Amino acid sequence: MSCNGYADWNRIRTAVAILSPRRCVGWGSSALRQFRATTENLLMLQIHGLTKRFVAENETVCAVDDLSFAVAPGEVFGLLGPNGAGKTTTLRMVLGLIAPDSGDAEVAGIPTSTDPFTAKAKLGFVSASDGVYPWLSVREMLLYFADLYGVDPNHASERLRTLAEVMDIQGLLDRRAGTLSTGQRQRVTLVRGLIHDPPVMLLDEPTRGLDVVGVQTIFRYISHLRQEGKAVVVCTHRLDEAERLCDRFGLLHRGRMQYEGNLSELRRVTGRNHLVEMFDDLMNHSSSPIETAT
Ligand SMILES: Nc1ncnc2c1ncn2[C@@H]1O[C@H](COP(=O)(O)OP(=O)(O)OP(=O)(O)O)[C@@H](O)[C@H]1O
Repeated sequence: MSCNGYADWNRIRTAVAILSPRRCVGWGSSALRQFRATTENLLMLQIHGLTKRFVAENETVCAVDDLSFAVAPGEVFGLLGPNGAGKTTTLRMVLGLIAPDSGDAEVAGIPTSTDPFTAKAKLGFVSASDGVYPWLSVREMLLYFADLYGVDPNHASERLRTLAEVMDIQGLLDRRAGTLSTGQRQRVTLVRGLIHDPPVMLLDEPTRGLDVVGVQTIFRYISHLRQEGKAVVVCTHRLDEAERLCDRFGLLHRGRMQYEGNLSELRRVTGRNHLVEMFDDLMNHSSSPIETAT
């Protein structure tokens, strides 16, 4: 079964939803188990009921509240929300930087709670605040990161050649990283996130602080990720960009998933045409129930 296209993915998700044991009376249990195992492997990133509370100055903030979603290979999922909605906290839990109070995440079927190192090797992360090692050349730095991820040196050089071409950094490879402009540094950090060829990419505010050319680079990068069949999560405040970039959206507010679906599903559920209007409604009716459009 191919899962390259979004249409394929939608069919698979529908099939998984329909094939609950209760509905599969005629199926032998091993056939059902096998089918579900095959399809669940296609959910490259799965988040199950993640919850995180912080206590600060005697107040408890529920930063992420029972959050669940899944992303398939070749799919770009926009995790969107206003300031303080819980986006970064969610990414930090998926990356294993902080432990959830409850719930868990699975990357390519590997639970981050019980096997964090294997799970991390399957994740790539790019953030607007990424830095570079100023005294290393770009080539040294990228090969160093490949080595940290345990990539075989021959394979790392090959991978670097391919990515340098895609992101147009061949001319920068022997420059000291500290001498790069903001846009050049951005392209290098985008390559760094992919050097170990992870099946899941997390992008946190990837266009923050970039000019038009930088934003176009991100768009090109994301279409490259889609073509490579990566499962991609993009966190951003730029709802206009998200509409153009993402296949599916999760709208977070106060740590809760308020709506989830593709744009036409969200339009149907909210009665609004654009994400910005949907958010406007959310902010003005903050006790909205959770709705999943799919
Ligand atoms: N270490 C912490 N200690 C206390 N509170 C925290 C901590 N980290 C996050 N929070 C709180 O959790 C909530 C969610 O924060 P988070 O950074 O995840 O939001 P966000 O959606 O990424 O926001 P932004 O778009 O502004 O980056 C906020 O109320 C924030 O103040």
